[in-house]
Amino acid sequence: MTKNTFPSFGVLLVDDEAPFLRSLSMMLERRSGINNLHRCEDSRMVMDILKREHIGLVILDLTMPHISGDQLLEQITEQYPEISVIILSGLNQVKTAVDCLHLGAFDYFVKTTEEDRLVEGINRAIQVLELKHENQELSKRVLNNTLENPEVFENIITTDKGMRSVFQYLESIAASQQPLLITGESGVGKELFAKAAHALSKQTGPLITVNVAGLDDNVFSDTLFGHQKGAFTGADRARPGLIEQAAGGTLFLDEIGDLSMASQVKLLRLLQEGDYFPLGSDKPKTLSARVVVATHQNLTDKQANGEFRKDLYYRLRTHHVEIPALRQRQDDIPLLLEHFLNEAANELEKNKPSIPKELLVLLKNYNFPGNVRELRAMAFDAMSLHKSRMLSMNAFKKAIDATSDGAMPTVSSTENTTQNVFNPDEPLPQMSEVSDLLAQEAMRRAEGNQSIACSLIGISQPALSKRLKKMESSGED
Ligand SMILES: Nc1ncnc2c1ncn2[C@@H]1O[C@H](COP(=O)(O)OP(=O)(O)OP(=O)(O)O)[C@@H](O)[C@H]1O
Repeated sequence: MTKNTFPSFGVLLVDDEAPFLRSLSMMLERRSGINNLHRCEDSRMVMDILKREHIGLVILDLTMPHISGDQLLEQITEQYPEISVIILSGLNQVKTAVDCLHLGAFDYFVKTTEEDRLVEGINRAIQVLELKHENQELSKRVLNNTLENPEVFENIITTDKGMRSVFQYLESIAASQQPLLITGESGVGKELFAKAAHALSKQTGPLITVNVAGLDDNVFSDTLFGHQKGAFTGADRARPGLIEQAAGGTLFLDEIGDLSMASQVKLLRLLQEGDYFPLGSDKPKTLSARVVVATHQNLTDKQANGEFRKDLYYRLRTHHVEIPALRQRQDDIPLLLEHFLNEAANELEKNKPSIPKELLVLLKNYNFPGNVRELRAMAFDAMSLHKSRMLSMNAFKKAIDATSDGAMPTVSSTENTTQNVFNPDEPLPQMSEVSDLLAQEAMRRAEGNQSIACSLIGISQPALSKRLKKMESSGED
């Protein structure tokens, strides 16, 4: 089984008692999945180790021969302010604890502290440090407007600034083992982003994708956790679950908004405890994959309606990216169209056609409820019918007409529109004035193309042409 390093920085355990060091490191490996551990029994070696290794967290005993823990704490916070120190001492004295916190310790635990509290405290310190590193990485990337691994995003065609910020964010959280939530309308490319997040993590294990929509709770448990031989009728041999297959890699749960309430409890437990039980087994297995989830649903609404657990939602959105809809990044439309026409031309062994200018106007005025997937389907459809040099707009027009909600938001579909359009303090305009304004606006958006303008406001071409002529002649009077 492949295993990745966690956390991305080293955790240094310092204590002069070797057996205690051994049992602490075993406990942290088992309970928190920490395997990037360094142990040191000789306090004189600590500063050398910090110089040599990439350490982010030091767990430090106080009473040690040669150099005491509080002296070391002072030196570390002065020379390495970015390193966090947790004191783990045999002394149960409030004053000592307060002094250490004043000296800059992140937390203070007594060696007899319950294991659960200690593990929680160490996990918390790791999370805070990870967030700090991620923030630093993010601001560095945003300020320099750089991408360290542009090749990872090669398949995501875009020129949009918002999308580029998402790339930068994904790079800055690449090393995190915390869950990642990807939201956005259907067809915006969430799966491509999950793949990119996996590639960026540089994990050695595979990316395993599961669509959890429609899985009943038993199937969900069996699919993810696997089962022991004899766990249920028909389980004639043990089968590993997908979590095990994703070991050292990424487990991508798509359509997470459709997960049943019973399965939500199981997923939450998995994320909180970091372990799970295959069906029919009482031996826990450790989760060693990063969990990435995606949904086109609005999870905030779902949890407000009681259809999605709040605790799971907060756990999942430790890292969150929202992929903008295609209509919010219209400059991507020409690029994507070109890309898909090339792809279709290659696949169908046809020459790549010229794109009529009006087609781009038509597409920029379309709402794209199905986002990039819809544009791709249109391009492939048009290419399959394509014969001459210039690409015909018919396939696109047909697809747009067939989508009832395809037009840009209409007056009746926008909330409070009458208040927005008409000032309540002023008299209402005449119907003919409104019609003229509408015709003008449609012509502006359609960049002068009457046929597109007609489809935008739902009138016939002769009617629009008549109105425009009338406006022209009344302007001349
Ligand atoms: N920016 C993009 N560049 C190139 N192809 C894209 C882009 N965005 C989406 N696609 C393509 O559009 C199609 C839909 O993308 P994808 O399946 O990732 O969407 P999704 O957001 O996961 O949708 P759903 O919510 O329905 O699962 C795929 O064929 C994908 O390759």
